[in-house]
Amino acid sequence: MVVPYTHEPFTDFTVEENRQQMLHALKKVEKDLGKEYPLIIGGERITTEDKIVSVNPANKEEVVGYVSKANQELAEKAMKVADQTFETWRKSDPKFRADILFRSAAIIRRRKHEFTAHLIKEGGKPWKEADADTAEAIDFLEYYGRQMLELKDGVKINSRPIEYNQYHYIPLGVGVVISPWNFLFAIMAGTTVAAMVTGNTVLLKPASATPVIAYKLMEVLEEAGMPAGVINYIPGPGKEVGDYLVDHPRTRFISFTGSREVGTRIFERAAKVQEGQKWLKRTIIEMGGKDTIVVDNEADLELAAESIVQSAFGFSGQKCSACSRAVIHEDVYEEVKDRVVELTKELSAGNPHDNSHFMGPVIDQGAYDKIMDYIEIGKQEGELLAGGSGDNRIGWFVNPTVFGNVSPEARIMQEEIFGPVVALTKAKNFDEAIEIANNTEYGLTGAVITNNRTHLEQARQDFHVGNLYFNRGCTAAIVGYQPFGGFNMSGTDSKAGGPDYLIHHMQGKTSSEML
Ligand SMILES: NC(=O)c1ccc[n+]([C@@H]2O[C@H](COP(=O)([O-])OP(=O)(O)OC[C@H]3O[C@@H](n4cnc5c(N)ncnc54)[C@H](O)[C@@H]3O)[C@@H](O)[C@H]2O)c1
Ligand SMILES: N[C@@H](CCC=O)C(=O)O
Repeated sequence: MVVPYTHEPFTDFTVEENRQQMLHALKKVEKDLGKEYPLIIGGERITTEDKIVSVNPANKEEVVGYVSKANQELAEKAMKVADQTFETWRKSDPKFRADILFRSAAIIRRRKHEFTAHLIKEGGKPWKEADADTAEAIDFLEYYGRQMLELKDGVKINSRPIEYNQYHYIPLGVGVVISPWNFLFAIMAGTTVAAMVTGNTVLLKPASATPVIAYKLMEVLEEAGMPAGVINYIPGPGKEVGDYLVDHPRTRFISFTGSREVGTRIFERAAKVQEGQKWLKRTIIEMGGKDTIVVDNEADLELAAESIVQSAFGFSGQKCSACSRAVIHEDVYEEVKDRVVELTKELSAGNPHDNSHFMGPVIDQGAYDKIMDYIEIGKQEGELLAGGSGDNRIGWFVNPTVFGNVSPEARIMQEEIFGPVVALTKAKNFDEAIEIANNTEYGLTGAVITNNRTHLEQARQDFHVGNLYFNRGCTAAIVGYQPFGGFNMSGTDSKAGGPDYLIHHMQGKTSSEML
């Protein structure tokens, strides 16, 4: 019997031994920089001429890996393999599938710092953030393995004396998993293994900025005993390979995590029934956020300022859960604003390699340009209180930026920036604060800092977000503890790391036998 699930502990890098282990792991990973990685289709390694070049965003000159690039022809080959493999994989024992996840978790745990070091290089993550990403990947493997064991015998239903009724979940078919670069390990691994452990076969298209970690996951799963063809690794251009697979009549479901723009495009395309298609495609689509921390006048103001700063600037604000707006009661606005600015000015952005900066780089030139453009917009829309500058000579660094006195309707209050930028605004009272908090098209995370119990209960009912936190920041959900997913334009609320998640990858089948 497997032991009950608990989340993977985080590493304390103030402990010298842990710090040394991490430095050692970084050295080890550096030896692998610049390697070539093939596609994996049906277990076969396929090398293409055309390559995706994955670089370290903290140092553009440092190539993490050259990754073979799929095109439509190779995507078709992968689809055929996944379709054929489904015929055997769908009948595999769920326990066998869960065991692959448990063994994979153990393999990663044994080489934990090595994976974390890779995330520091490929994702530009500070140590703490990279360690949390590795821990979350392990958590997804452990949690979904256990969830599958719970679901494998179906759910009890009623039978009359003349019959025996059963209700089981069966897999869907071939799933296309499209993952983002920001939780390059955890989200990529979680969405992939959820689809696989439920008996589906998978076409994995990781983000083009971070394809190497997905190859490393494939190696782990193979070592743990995953048969060939069950997950096929096909990094490639979003539009070319993504659209082709989303439109494909043999695609049974799509599990996407990424931007609102791409998510809505996939949703629309997946809805069209193609010639020869025998089903309505299932879509699991998790998108962006414009997440708010509300600060009441009866609140621990130091906690409020710390929560805003940590949630806004952790991993340079490149989390769908990041706090990009704070709505502060007018009675305490000045005090909270001053403290947020003070704490922000203590932070720096730099190469995460030696763990001496709170923030690392942003992911690429496109992200850098977009964030810097929003900073210019912010200068028109509010008062620049901290930051406002960047440096893209060596890597893509943006300083943590705070704008004050911003109107709730302003663009920097409404649009996802996905960078280290937070806008502050005042509310006359708690009712108005919640109204402003809800005034975006998203609904992913939010937090309320207050000591007023009535206001907490009011927020529980009226603050319309998938993940609502009280007296803490709005990031860092833990698998199995805070199931994660959002409302409205934040997505389908599939709740990754929650008890319902796997069911989205299956369909219920009733059988009724006359006795
Ligand atoms: N809700 C969540 O759980 C969650 C988690 C992480 C990130 N996000 C969101 O993800 C975004 C950042 O990630 P990103 O920049 O990688 O997002 P993105 O939408 O640009 O890319 C996500 C994935 O989609 C692929 N893609 C691009 N065009 C495609 C197309 N036409 N068809 C199919 N696939 C296509 C990309 O190659 C990548 O693999 C942010 O908006 C963030 O809020 C959401
Ligand atoms: N699950 C992460 C966010 C994932 C999106 O980027 C959190 O809770 O901070």
